[in-house]
Amino acid sequence: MNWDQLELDPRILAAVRRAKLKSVREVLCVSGLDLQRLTGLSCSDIRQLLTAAATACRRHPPIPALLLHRGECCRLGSGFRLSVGCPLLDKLLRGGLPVGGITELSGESGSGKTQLALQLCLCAQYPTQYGGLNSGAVYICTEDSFPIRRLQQLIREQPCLRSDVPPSLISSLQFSDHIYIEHAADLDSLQVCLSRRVPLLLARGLVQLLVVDSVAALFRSEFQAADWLERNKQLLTFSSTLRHLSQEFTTPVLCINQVTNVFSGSDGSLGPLPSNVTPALGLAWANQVMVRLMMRRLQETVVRGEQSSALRRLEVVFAPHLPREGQDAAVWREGVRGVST
Ligand SMILES: Nc1ncnc2c1ncn2[C@@H]1O[C@H](COP(=O)(O)OP(=O)(O)OP(=O)(O)O)[C@@H](O)[C@H]1O
Repeated sequence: MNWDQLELDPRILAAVRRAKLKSVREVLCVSGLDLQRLTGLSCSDIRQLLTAAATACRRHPPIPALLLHRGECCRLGSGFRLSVGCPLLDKLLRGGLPVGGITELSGESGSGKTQLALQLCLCAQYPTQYGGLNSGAVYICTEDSFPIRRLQQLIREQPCLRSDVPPSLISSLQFSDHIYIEHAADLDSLQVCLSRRVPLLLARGLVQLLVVDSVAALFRSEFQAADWLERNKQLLTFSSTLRHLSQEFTTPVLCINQVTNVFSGSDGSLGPLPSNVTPALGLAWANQVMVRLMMRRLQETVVRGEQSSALRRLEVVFAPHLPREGQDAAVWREGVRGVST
């Protein structure tokens, strides 16, 4: 990319040339103050320069983050969100999972993370007017085997979960043909999968949702506590690959994460409190996540006809476009559904 491609005042371009900055990208690697010193330009000139350089370096139009706040993009079928397949949970998420960023779903074992991830793999296959993405999903298992029987049950029960979709449309979708299952037992195979197979599936339009179940497993098993620096480096490589894929293909990325106990006393002597848990992998990972959701399993039980389920609560921990709210939910034969209280 050369300087003439930047839509800038010739005076600014001349100053940049005089400063002998080698490339447009280099502009983005220098602080605003240094740019001012090197070019002798004013603060507002530097702002224009940085905006033009950032726009030129962006290969795809940005996800209209501000639009996420507006009504038109919060509707199902807007193409900016992937519906979870349940009106109450979609309401919590203002339409569903955003495309173009990493959504983390953390929670204790048995809280229902995998159930929700499987449900999303089916939701992705619906046309956009039903909150889907009209495409398949790739599901990377790092720890457990893929729950194929449960997926088959969820497929059979789709007419019950998706009463908003015409039954003829549901029966025309070959759900299981559009879920690509990958197994990555170590970090090397995960990186190969993310750098070779997943981009191919995305580029061919075969999938539009990426699920990693789970991120913590590999990073916990491959590194000792003393290797934290190396672990953080690997985490950043992994997360930047995910973010790149998400932005390049405008695809939602769902990462399932485990939780660790938070100790109540400063010396940890009191031991963990039952509900005091925090997502695993610490700040290095948290900084890469756009939306953090937490699924909690509560003490109560909900009964529906002959079925009963432990009550869950899906909570928004942080998200640029969502308030910190939660929604009670339960796992039924047909999937995860909000429970109105
Ligand atoms: N067919 C089903 N009908 C009703 N509920 C089910 C069904 N299958 C699973 N569940 C519920 O989902 C729970 C398991 O959820 P899930 O596998 O998503 O947990 P998880 O949060 O992914 O846990 P882990 O971190 O151990 O993988 C079960 O304990 C059960 O309550």
